[in-house]
Amino acid sequence: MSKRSDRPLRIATRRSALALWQAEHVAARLRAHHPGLQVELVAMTTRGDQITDRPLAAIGGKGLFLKELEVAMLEQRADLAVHSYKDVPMELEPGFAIAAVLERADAADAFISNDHSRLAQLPHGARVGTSSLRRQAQLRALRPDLELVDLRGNVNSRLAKLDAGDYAAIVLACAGIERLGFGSRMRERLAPPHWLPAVAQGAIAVECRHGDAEVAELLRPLDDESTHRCTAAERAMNLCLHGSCTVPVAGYCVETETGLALWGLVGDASDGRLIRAQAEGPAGEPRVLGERVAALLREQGADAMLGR
Ligand SMILES: NCc1[nH]cc(CCC(=O)O)c1CC(=O)O
Repeated sequence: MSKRSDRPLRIATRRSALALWQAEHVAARLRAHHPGLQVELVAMTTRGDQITDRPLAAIGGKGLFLKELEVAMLEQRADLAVHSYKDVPMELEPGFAIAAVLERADAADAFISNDHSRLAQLPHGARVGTSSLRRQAQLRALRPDLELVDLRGNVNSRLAKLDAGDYAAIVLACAGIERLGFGSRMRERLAPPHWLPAVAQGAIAVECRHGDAEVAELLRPLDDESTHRCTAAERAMNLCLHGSCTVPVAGYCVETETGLALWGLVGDASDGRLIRAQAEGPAGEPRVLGERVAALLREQGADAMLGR
């Protein structure tokens, strides 16, 4: 019996269907590893969820999805928070730590359409919905003729807007649509290394108060070392490029037989120019590899492309 059996462990989560799925998933994993442990969800709405009519870049970026959950942890209303790792800023607020990164789902993006089976088969000038500058840059590179239109909101509402006929196609993460049971709506996998996902896409991160040894210990068995290393390399690259969700940066790292291989990309959403780099390094030094790929992107002009 866990010594916590008198007090439930409370998981702070956003209320979107995907966030609730991910929080329930972490709760189930915790119960499986710690029989007798009581686990509860504390669902809340964040500013990032409330404001859906403007691009994230214009309203303050990804931290908006974490703030309320972090306040709940500071006020002892929750013990941990579950996030899509790709929505977690490169630098956490002081006083918090990522205690576990769960095994990654499919990291790729998906092309979704009701009438067209491939990106290459979209008619000239077709409307594609995505607010992600990273997705816009890669779409422009492949199909400069497309009309790219802003599309924010959670996974379910984006699919609803597609079904309402507002767009010929949209691009979403495979991980999100599969978790919500919409995997059959994927028409084409936009796969790395040709098409690169957001840094840490497909991985779930669990955040807790820095120094909360009891919660960190409970979370330890949920951590997947390989995913943790790969996402560390991707995030180090992004941090080096001063990346956030507001700039078109993409990255994907895998473990190979000899270590880690990391692909990085910086793009221009207005004209579809892409800068790419790839490097390999030892498994024990993901951050060094991330910094190396960032430096390779810089040598090719990444800073100018990111507007600095
Ligand atoms: N930007 C929102 C977001 N954050 C995480 C996912 C998908 C799940 C994941 O990548 O882990 C999504 C939806 C999407 O981009 O399609």
